[in-house]
Amino acid sequence: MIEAPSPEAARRLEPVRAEAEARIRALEGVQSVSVVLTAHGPAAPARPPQGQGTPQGQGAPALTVGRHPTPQAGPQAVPGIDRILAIASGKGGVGKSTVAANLAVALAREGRRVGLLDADIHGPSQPRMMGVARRASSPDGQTIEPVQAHGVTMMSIGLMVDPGKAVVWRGPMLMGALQQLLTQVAWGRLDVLLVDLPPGTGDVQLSLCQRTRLTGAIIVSTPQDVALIDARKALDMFRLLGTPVLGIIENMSGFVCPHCGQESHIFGQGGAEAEALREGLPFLGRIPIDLATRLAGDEGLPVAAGDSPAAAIWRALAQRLVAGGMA
Ligand SMILES: Nc1ncnc2c1ncn2[C@@H]1O[C@H](COP(=O)(O)OP(=O)(O)OP(=O)(O)O)[C@@H](O)[C@H]1O
Repeated sequence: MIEAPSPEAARRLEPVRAEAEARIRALEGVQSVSVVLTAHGPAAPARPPQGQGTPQGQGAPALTVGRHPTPQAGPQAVPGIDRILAIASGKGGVGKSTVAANLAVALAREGRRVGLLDADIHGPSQPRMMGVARRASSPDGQTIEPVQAHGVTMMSIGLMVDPGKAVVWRGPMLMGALQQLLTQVAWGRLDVLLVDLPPGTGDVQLSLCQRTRLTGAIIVSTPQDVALIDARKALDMFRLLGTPVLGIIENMSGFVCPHCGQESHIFGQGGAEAEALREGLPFLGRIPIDLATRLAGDEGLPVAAGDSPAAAIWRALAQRLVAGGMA
């Protein structure tokens, strides 16, 4: 993607785009290539509330989210936020959002000022997991007011668009939306902001690492081989982008039968810990498969907000991160 300062400059750069595409296509091993020119047009006017007029006609507050990113030089810090942690996974469905939500709540219970940004733009799950139904607001059309849930300051694209509608955006729109969620949300002073990423190694990950000064990334994986293979790809991506990986969390690690007490290793055992060892990374902890965790997530009351044995696991994880200066 080539970012131009204006639509006119983008038009003049067309020969550069075509040549870049041709040269990359000529490289050995390249199977397909698509070079795109993008330019940030004039700012969109503020829209009236009650949901008219987002790019796909989806309901949204006064501020339109989802636009081309503004050009910037190198990764930027977000004012007022001391640490930004990306919660990432290679494979989908391994429990990244569950980890982000519970860790955020557990850190808040340790007295930290915590933010949670749901950057899973195509499948935002934090509104449900954190039990937030109300829409975000932007009274001035410039800044977005985040919501508070379980002691955590939270924002999700799911609070800005119609939850029943698909977000159909190309890479530049995703990058612009992420930039807006980081810089236009009134986060206030935070000790740590957790960013719940989409699975994989796509535009959102790339954009976050290149544009935002991150403290580091935490990789969530199940012990299963297919998840670990993808977790390795995520690790590679962060290395390539120069983002420190702070450790690996193994989720869905064993299931203790509530009836007979026997432990079954549904997705295998110890795979993520072995991977951390092999990669020379800290192993941050193991979270078992737990019915209460799943139910609590669906009900919008993260298990870490309670006092069950499952909550104690999240508390220990949060304390480890605080002790290590990560949160
Ligand atoms: N430790 C756990 N015990 C029981 N259920 C879990 C656990 N972790 C996650 N789940 C459940 O597994 C499902 C997938 O989890 P989650 O949405 O957190 O994954 P994800 O990696 O964020 O998915 P996506 O790829 O869609 O972003 C959810 O229904 C969640 O409640």
